[in-house]
Amino acid sequence: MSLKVSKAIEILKKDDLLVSDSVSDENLEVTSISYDSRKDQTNGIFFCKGNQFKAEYLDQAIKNGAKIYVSEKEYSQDIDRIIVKDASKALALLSSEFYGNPQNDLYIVAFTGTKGKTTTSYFTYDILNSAYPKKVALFSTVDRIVGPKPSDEFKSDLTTPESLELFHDMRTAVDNGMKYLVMEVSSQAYKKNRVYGLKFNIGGFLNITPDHIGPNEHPTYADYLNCKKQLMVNSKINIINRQTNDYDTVYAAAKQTSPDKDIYRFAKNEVGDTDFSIRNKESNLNDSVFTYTAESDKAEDLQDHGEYTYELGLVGDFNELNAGAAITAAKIMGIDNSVIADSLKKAFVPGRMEHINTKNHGTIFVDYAHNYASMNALLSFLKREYPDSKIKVVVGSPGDKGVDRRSGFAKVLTELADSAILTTDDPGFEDPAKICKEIDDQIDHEKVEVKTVLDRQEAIREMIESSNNDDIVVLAAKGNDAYQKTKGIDVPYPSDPVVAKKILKDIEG
Ligand SMILES: CC(=O)N[C@H]1[C@@H](OP(=O)(O)OP(=O)(O)OC[C@H]2O[C@@H](n3ccc(=O)[nH]c3=O)[C@H](O)[C@@H]2O)O[C@H](CO)[C@@H](O)[C@@H]1O[C@H](C)C(=O)N[C@@H](C)C(=O)N[C@H](CCC(=O)O)C(=O)O
Ligand SMILES: Nc1ncnc2c1ncn2[C@@H]1O[C@H](COP(=O)(O)OP(=O)(O)OP(=O)(O)O)[C@@H](O)[C@H]1O
Repeated sequence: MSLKVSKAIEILKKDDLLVSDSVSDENLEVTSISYDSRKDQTNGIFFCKGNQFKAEYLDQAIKNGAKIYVSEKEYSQDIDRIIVKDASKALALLSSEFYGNPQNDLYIVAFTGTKGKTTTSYFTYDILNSAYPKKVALFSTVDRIVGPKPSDEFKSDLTTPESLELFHDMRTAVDNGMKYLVMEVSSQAYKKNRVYGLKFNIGGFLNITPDHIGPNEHPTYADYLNCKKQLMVNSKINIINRQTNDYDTVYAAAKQTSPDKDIYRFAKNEVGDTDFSIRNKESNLNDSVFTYTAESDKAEDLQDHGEYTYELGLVGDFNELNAGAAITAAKIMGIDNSVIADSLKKAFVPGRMEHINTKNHGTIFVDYAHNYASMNALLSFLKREYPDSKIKVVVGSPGDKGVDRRSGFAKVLTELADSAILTTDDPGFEDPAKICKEIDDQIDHEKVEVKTVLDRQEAIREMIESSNNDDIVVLAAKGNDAYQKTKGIDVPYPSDPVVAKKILKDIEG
């Protein structure tokens, strides 16, 4: 992979990002690209970007072999430099070019939403992978899959990677024969220009509720919405949840770049002015059955029989909505209905509504619900479906971020849980006991029985041991995370599903 400096300048000029350049050799062809001074930069282009950037990082990059740097200001005159209006936008455009614009060889389906991105991406990946085996890549919060071999699958660090890693991984996927990419696009991806300049074949908007608002993420809800809706502006074909908050704004964003015929809306139950509607037929502890009905001419063009019934191997009414988005994407892509139906029946998403049946300790759900909206959706669903069961929740809240999740958990536990054990979840630099106390202090103890057990494995053991067959045990907010982020270190943790299964083996054999 390489990039000629003259080409880099041409691209930056075309996008009106270039401020000035001090370049001695425009014919230089760099063969490495980086924004991290600690890495080898031999014959490389280095980007000075980010709020925490320090001049000494550039000195280190030069020592490590950087030949030219791109920056919003001049830090050093020792090597060639290109000064730009926005370094993160420049990083995205030049990473794309460096890796040979791999997006041009991929059909990209992307999803955004406060909740459901990972689940919907897995549903879509499973459907596409059944239709086109070994041809589909996945960039999700949980895993990144860049090829057909087990070694092409690895854990993600971010929901949407930094642009350089994004284009690098797309290149690998294309070189591994991938033709399709399903990916999650977070609001931060737009905020930090990680997907700047990228166009998507299909973009799906699932929902938006206040979240990710704070000093390190979005200053306001308006900023959060504005970032999220950019996926619609940058997608050729759009899929929109008709019942999302701020629907009009989201639809208007889609309309900026797509005609009405390329915008599909889906909704739950009886809602006018939609293209598809979802109606639940029945659900049990293992799956839910729902119909998906074409409500407009253009929807009927996609789905010739008007109405289909699907069985979804993942419970939760919100998952029917996620499935609706995946079904619509698959139909737009012309995938056979039997492939869609088979894939949804077998659906499994790591750490999302994973259920574990026990002999004598009720049913256990492991779910990634980690704010008020998702816990409310989850516990309301369980209460509705199992009105005679006690709902028992093990949950913690992370340190250093999302402080409002603590009051959210207190509220939702008070409203919907019968008992709860508060425990540790990614405490970061905060004291987990203090976090639990902050949740506990806001709970109405008249309505819900609460205790704190800081050791997460112990908390899960106590909850399972004290439950019987009428109970629903919910291990919430951590999904299948295999670490506890503690004081800057990812401390290994076996993951909630593994812990629960081990405890059951100990007590039930
Ligand atoms: C707030 C935010 O988005 N930060 C991201 C961003 O950081 P940044 O560009 O501001 O860079 P920085 O942290 O200020 O560091 C400055 C620069 O100095 C460089 N450096 C640093 C040290 C050194 O010795 N040498 C050196 O060159 C770094 O490589 C970096 O380029 O770019 C980094 C990669 O270049 C990301 O790792 C980092 O994500 C942080 C870790 C993060 O946790 N972000 C979260 C909030 C996030 O993005 N979450 C969303 C999901 C949210 C949702 O669910 O909707 C996601 O997409 O994952
Ligand atoms: N459509 C939905 N509406 C409301 N809640 C949902 C929806 N889909 C999933 N959830 C809940 O949110 C949790 C997280 O789901 P998922 O991981 O699919 O979302 P995400 O958008 O990727 O989340 P995050 O951005 O927090 O990583 C699930 O475990 C479930 O409890």
